[in-house]
Amino acid sequence: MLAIEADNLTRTFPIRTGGWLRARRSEVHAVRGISFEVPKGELFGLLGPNGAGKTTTIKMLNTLLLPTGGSARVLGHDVATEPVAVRRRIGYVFGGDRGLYDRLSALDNLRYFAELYGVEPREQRHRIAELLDLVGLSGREKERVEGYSRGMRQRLHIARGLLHRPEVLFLDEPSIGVDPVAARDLRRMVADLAAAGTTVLLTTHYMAEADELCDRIAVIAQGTLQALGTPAELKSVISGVGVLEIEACGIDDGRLSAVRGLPGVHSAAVRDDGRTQWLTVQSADGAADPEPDVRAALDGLRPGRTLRREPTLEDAYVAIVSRAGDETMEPAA
Ligand SMILES: Nc1ncnc2c1ncn2[C@@H]1O[C@H](COP(=O)(O)OP(=O)(O)OP(=O)(O)O)[C@@H](O)[C@H]1O
Repeated sequence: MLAIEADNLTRTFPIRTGGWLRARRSEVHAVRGISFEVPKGELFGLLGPNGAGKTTTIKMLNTLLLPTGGSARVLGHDVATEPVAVRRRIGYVFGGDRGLYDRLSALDNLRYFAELYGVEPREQRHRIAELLDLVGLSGREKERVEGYSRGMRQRLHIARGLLHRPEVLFLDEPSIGVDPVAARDLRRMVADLAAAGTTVLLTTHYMAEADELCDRIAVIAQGTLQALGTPAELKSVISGVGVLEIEACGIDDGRLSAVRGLPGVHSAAVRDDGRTQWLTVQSADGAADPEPDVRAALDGLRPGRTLRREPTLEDAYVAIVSRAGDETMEPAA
């Protein structure tokens, strides 16, 4: 039996636009018919730019939102007609600050949620101790959550999501705002969970994280599935492509389109690493070196260093998403 099956899954939202005088009703097509299957025990990644429909997809799979079209099953149970059976078998962890009681200790948070999730009273103590150990919070469990770091909160979120021993765990951007060392610990924990047999569906904006963790990845953009495969399969989309990165500041849409129009250039996108911008240009290997033309197109911006490197999953992602007509590029880890 499959852990997750999405069959032409669709969700539209009614919205109102315009002022109160000229209010008009229209629809947002958040998810436009997505199909995929996740076998048990797989660590499956869902990637896509902001607004692609990832959270909407997850919310339909974990019964928080009803599909407006298509269907989905989790461990054989239909999300629309058997939500209770689905909920009993899944855990849901979302990044950020919501979902924990700051004034309570980690222990009291877990006791509260254990009660809420119907964990047998005689099992609770043992289960909570086991999870605190798993997420590396043993010894800190009596401290109030308000004093916890982001990474500790995230680990507590995961412990909360695992209380009732879910067979399928949904992790929506677990490492958002978490420092690199804590993020590495989180990744190790997620990998251990999957190795122990839990099916994990993960969304992330960090390509290195997806590359390291995921058995398979689905890329969605504008509500549709753009690519599905192992990280290696996705990278093969850009085999024969060379990547050039040029440091610059103030790259505007005009210059970006000029670079995209250069001969031999497959795609170009801007990456912001917090200090400076990098123009990432993918071009055909073996074709004439595009660097002089790219530098000329950045005329007036005083471009800095140039780096040349092998294509990564992030480059494949950019190529896939650009092909979908969406030029958004997420900041990478
Ligand atoms: N309740 C809602 N009402 C109206 N539109 C919505 C609602 N929820 C989501 N949308 C729209 O649906 C689209 C997909 O949103 P969704 O949150 O699923 O994207 P996402 O891929 O999770 O994005 P992000 O990476 O920014 O979290 C967006 O255009 C969003 O504005």
